[in-house]
Amino acid sequence: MSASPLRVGIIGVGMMGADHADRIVHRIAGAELVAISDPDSERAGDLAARYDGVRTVGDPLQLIAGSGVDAVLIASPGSVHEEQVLACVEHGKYALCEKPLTMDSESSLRVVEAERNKAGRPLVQVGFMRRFDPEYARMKRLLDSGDLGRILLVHNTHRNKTLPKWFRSEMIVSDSLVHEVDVCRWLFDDEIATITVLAPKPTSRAAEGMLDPQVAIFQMAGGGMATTEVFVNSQIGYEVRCEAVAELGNVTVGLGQDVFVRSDNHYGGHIPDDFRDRFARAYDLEVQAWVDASRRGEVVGPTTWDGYAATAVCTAALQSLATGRPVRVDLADRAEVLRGAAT
Ligand SMILES: NC(=O)C1=CN([C@@H]2O[C@H](COP(=O)(O)OP(=O)(O)OC[C@H]3O[C@@H](n4cnc5c(N)ncnc54)[C@H](O)[C@@H]3O)[C@@H](O)[C@H]2O)C=CC1
Ligand SMILES: O=C1[C@@H](O)[C@H](O)[C@@H](O)[C@H](O)[C@H]1O
Repeated sequence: MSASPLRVGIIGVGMMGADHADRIVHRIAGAELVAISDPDSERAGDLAARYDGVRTVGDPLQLIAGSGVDAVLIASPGSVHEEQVLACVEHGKYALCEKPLTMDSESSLRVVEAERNKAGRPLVQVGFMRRFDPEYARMKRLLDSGDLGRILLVHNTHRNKTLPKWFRSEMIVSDSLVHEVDVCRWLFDDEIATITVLAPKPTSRAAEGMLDPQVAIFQMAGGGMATTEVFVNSQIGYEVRCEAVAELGNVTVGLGQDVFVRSDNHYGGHIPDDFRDRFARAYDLEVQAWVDASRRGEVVGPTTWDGYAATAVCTAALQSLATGRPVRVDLADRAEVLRGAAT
């Protein structure tokens, strides 16, 4: 492992970028935040002023190319990830790219191919942080141990309290459901072959024309099946639950069994407001794993292939959302793509 701290630049310092900046400065070992870039120069300036030794760089591609940055955390909107991840690959910089890797399967595949053919080695971790959540990680270990027999089914619930009026029906798929797509691929250790997305009569709390909630059904290539409810204007709080049903038992994540309080004629626990609260520990572990791996010259966690496969499922999911019919996922041949330039 390199003796010096990893010099990190962050691209996009909105909600997640600012959250990650605070994490790198205050909670992560072995890294220092050295630069940030955001087209909102006032936002970037305000954030940089909070920390010692952090400079702002107007052009994100210049931040990536700069010799003072060893690794880049990309927290810009998904629509600009492709160009920024490709620049990291071009300059041999380790990158942690927030989900989704890109917005459609063709562009995600270009990233997988560039990493394989231009860099010739893994450089990119994709920000599917649930794999680092202690509860999900324990569920995965238990399923992999074989003690519960073979995994048969997964039931997911994904509820946001509210999301902004500009959040569209399609974003429920590409921004929200994409997490369950990754979780199911990971838990089953299998690809999703077919997806169906259905929408019941929408809640009156969503913007006009918004299909919220949605229910997705995944059919895994090996015969497993998963259901997911995504409801982004649930009004309740942030609720993420996952129950995996195996041959000899089941295991559930997200029951929120924290301390139980009785007071003032009420009893119960706390429901988090959003993901930054519920998954704070997962983000810490995700970013720490990225820093440690980058300093060792490695990549851990979700790969560009995982990012691509999730995007390919979401591309099919959007077609299903439009028709309500099952859609087969069009996935490239993994062995062929990863053989790439080597052949
Ligand atoms: N892992 C998770 O649980 C979550 C992940 N995300 C992901 O994080 C990313 C950012 O999302 P938010 O922080 O919620 O969005 P946001 O809108 O709060 O922040 C995005 C920031 O990127 C900046 N930006 C716009 N174009 C840019 C460009 N070309 N280059 C650099 N910066 C640019 C904007 O000015 C803004 O400051 C997205 O990919 C999103 O899907 C978001 C929420 C939770
Ligand atoms: O990634 C996320 C957001 O982009 C998305 O909008 C939310 O629905 C998810 O819960 C959150 O984890």
